[in-house]
Amino acid sequence: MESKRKEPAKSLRIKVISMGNAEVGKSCIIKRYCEKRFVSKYLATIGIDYGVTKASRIILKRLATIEVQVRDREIKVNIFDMAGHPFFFEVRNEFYKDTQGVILVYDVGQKESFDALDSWLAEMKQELGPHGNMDNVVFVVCANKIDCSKHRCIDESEGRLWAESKGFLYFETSAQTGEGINEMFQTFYMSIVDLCENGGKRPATNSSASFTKEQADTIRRIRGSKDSWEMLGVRPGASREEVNKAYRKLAVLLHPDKCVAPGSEDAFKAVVNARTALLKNIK
Ligand SMILES: Nc1nc2c(ncn2[C@@H]2O[C@H](COP(=O)(O)OP(=O)(O)OP(=O)(O)O)[C@@H](O)[C@H]2O)c(=O)[nH]1
Repeated sequence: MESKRKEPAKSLRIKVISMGNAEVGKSCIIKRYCEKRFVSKYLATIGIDYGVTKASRIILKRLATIEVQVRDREIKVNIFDMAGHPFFFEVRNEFYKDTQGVILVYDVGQKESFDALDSWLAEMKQELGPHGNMDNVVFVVCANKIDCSKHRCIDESEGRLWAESKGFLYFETSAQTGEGINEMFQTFYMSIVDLCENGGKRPATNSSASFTKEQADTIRRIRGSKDSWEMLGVRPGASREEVNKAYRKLAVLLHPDKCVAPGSEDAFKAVVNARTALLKNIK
């Protein structure tokens, strides 16, 4: 009997947007991927970038449709490169709906751009309205400009922790050298195809972090601590018993055998050192 020939998978059309503060490198990441080149001169995106079309008097531009192949599926991708400047909010807000993927970018040498990631999510949520659903969107966080290592102020574990605790993909990228760009887009598109094939829901492996919110919050708190008391979460002048009790609780929460959150190993070491330092001076 003749075996049935497998039907080719239907081609897919997807919409992707870029988000993040001005000058973090959104346009350069997209150019690096689509045009395999880097533009060092900064030209602010006016509203939305229409890629190959020249800005001139048009304020709405969109990157040309790209065709990519993911597994046996052909995908047509429209990337809308959004301007990061607050001034363009009115132009941007039109573009949030019907999006399958978001490239969320910050500059590793600019703390404000990292701190602003939450407000970008808030802007999107607000524009999608009460019925909008961000769970059916794939987010990839790009920690960009890693080539400028001298100026780096947000390290990998901090960025990864933020992204993964939200169920987002995380990549370290440099639009200048091209590092991480292709890998980022490939994984991003693959996740979007998985999402479409999964009935519009983020596949379980992507949507849930492999660590708890308590672990993530504790690591962040430890990183931001000014001294050993604060690190252990006890009042200055606390007794040996209080220090040991706090230590034991943190050790259980962050022990490398139990916790896989980015930065947990450093946080655990910091807690061990803080306890040693405090006990030296407590009678
Ligand atoms: N060193 C370095 N510079 C980069 C990188 N990516 C972008 N830049 C530079 O950063 C500046 C801003 O890049 P853009 O891609 O225009 O930034 P944008 O986020 O699109 O900015 P808006 O259009 O205003 O939202 C430019 O001068 C780029 O050359 C990178 O990976 N490394």
